Amino acid sequence: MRKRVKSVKPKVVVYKRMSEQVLDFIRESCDVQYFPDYKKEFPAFLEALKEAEGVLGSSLKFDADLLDQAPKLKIICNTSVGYDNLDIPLLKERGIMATNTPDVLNDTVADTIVALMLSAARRITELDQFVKTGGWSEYGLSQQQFGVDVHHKTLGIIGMGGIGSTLAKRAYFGFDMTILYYNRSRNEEAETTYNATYCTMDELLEQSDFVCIMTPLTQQTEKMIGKREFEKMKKTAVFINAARGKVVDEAALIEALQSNEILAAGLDVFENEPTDPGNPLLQMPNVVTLPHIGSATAETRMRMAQLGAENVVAGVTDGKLVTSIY
Ligand SMILES: NC(=O)C1=CN([C@@H]2O[C@H](COP(=O)(O)OP(=O)(O)OC[C@H]3O[C@@H](n4cnc5c(N)ncnc54)[C@H](OP(=O)(O)O)[C@@H]3O)[C@@H](O)[C@H]2O)C=CC1
Ligand SMILES: O=CC(=O)O
Repeated sequence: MRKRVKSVKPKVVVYKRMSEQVLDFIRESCDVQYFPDYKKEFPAFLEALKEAEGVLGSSLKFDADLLDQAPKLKIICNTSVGYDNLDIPLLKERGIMATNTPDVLNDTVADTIVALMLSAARRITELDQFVKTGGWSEYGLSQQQFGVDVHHKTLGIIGMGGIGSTLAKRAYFGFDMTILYYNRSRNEEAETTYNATYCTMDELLEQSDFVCIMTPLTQQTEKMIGKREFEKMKKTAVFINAARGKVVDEAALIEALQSNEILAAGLDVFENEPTDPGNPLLQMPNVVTLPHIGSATAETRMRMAQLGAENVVAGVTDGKLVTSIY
């Protein structure tokens, strides 16, 4: 009689909260070790990494020390489009694949940016508080409480990639805005479809009513917007950051707002997250803040998780990756 050989499923560590539906999808072909709160159970998480061939999650920095704890690792799948938590040259050197979740979140993040632009320009959160705290009287608003228009203004997008272009579409077709952009390379599609004008960073800063940065965080983009850049902006400029907190010099942003160098800001991201409750930005009525929720709708987070899950399964079973960073 032939001896039955029990097949051993590849081990996958999931270190971010994930729906049972997505976990079950991975479990069909992998042995899943699930750490929804990996920081609270870090020793067990490290133990699981020793045998893991695949990892799925986001934001955790995989440096050389952590990779040393995961000798069998074949693939790291981020459930985010940003991958500044990954040291790409190091992963390549070690033969570890890496994936992210491009495109599936473009519309949702662009919607979030529009919400920040409208909220900051029309003082939505400030006036919401005004109504809720009983400030609204029969005399209505004072002129000092009026906002500024978004429509027909100039929007400067630094980083005209997937999300930047999706924002340009909304701004151009929905709000009749003039689009300027700055990238290292030209985006011809944005130029022909949204009439976007390619310009230098300084031209963009000087001419835009709304400045939105949407680059990845890299060595080149870290603190790309600082004191000099805020000084170049119009005094009436509204600054939007939904990329990464560290692409901006946060101290310079605080100073620019305190000294009326710019009018207002809309921020989904901060230098440190969660940001310190004592951060002066949180006390400013002309700053709209969000807790890094650019892609956080149920539908989009599900699509991102599913894409990450498909990638991790493909990576550990020698299948074809759906997306790949390199
Ligand atoms: N707040 C949130 O929840 C979210 C934040 N993000 C952040 O947004 C970033 C962008 O996402 P996405 O649009 O999908 O990425 P893309 O790669 O599609 O676009 C990035 C753009 O940035 C440009 N860029 C890169 N480096 C530089 C540079 N040094 N100077 C000027 N432009 C530069 C690129 O053009 P070129 O290479 O020609 O310079 C490209 O057009 C992510 O990396 C992530 O950090 C993403 C999703 C959600
Ligand atoms: O910050 C979110 C991302 O997808 O990147």
